Amino acid sequence: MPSSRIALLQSSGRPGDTVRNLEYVAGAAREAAAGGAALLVCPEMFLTGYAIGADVSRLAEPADGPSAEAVARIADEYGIAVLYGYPERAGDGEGTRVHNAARLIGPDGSSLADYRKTHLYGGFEQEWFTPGDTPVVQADLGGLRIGIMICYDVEFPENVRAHALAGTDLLLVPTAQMHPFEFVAESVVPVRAFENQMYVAYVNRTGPEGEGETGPAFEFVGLSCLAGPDGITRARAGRGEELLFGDVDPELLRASRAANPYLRDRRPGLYGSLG
Ligand SMILES: [NH3+]CCCCC(=O)O
Repeated sequence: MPSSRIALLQSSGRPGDTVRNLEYVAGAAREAAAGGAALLVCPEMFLTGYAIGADVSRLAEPADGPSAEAVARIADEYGIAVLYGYPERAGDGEGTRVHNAARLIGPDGSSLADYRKTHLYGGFEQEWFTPGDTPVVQADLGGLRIGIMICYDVEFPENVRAHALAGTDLLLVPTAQMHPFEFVAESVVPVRAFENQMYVAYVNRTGPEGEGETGPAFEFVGLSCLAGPDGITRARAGRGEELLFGDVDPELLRASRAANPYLRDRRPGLYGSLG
């Protein structure tokens, strides 16, 4: 089976401006499709911005809300699958809650998967979001088993191992990774790919965002990457806005899994509660 090209949109868009961010998605989808990509991956909370405080509630939408319909039209227009992060409003009345979510749309505009961030990071997220309870969400696309998680989720080895045991070939990780956690982008992500024998596409926001007491609330570090199952990073962005391309090669997956049979050599009976 031939390689699949994917495009990673490293950008913070315009926080608080969903309409402008949908325009970003459309422009990136057009450029990604022209570059031969079958899939465009956008960062965590890309549609609304990440450090938007109480605006999260105002800007949150149902999974199949107006922005989802707009992205579906974009995907269908350019014939490219799109994954994007956004705040999802779920439930009604007293049961209304907001999730830090990601939706995968197929190249025909159909909905392929919905994921809710299961490990919320820091006070901001724990104040405004309800965590999801489904750690392994997958979809089949272009002959690959796609998995989805969001930023902090990938820092828990159990989470990524659960995807490996479920057969994920390409793990998509929309992200809002800030300074001083460059180490995660540079070292943890390639190790997660190698120890689980899968590709990991880690797609980050860039630059300052939000207002803190003495300056920006966050300084996002970019450094998006496509890490291969052999631990070699196949594509790496800088720290600024960038549309990064990378190729996912099923033959490399097969050869790397044969050469690094971690999943075959596991001994769950020795691992107790981790087994
Ligand atoms: N290293 C912890 C930072 C995680 C940020 C996030 O999950 O958006």
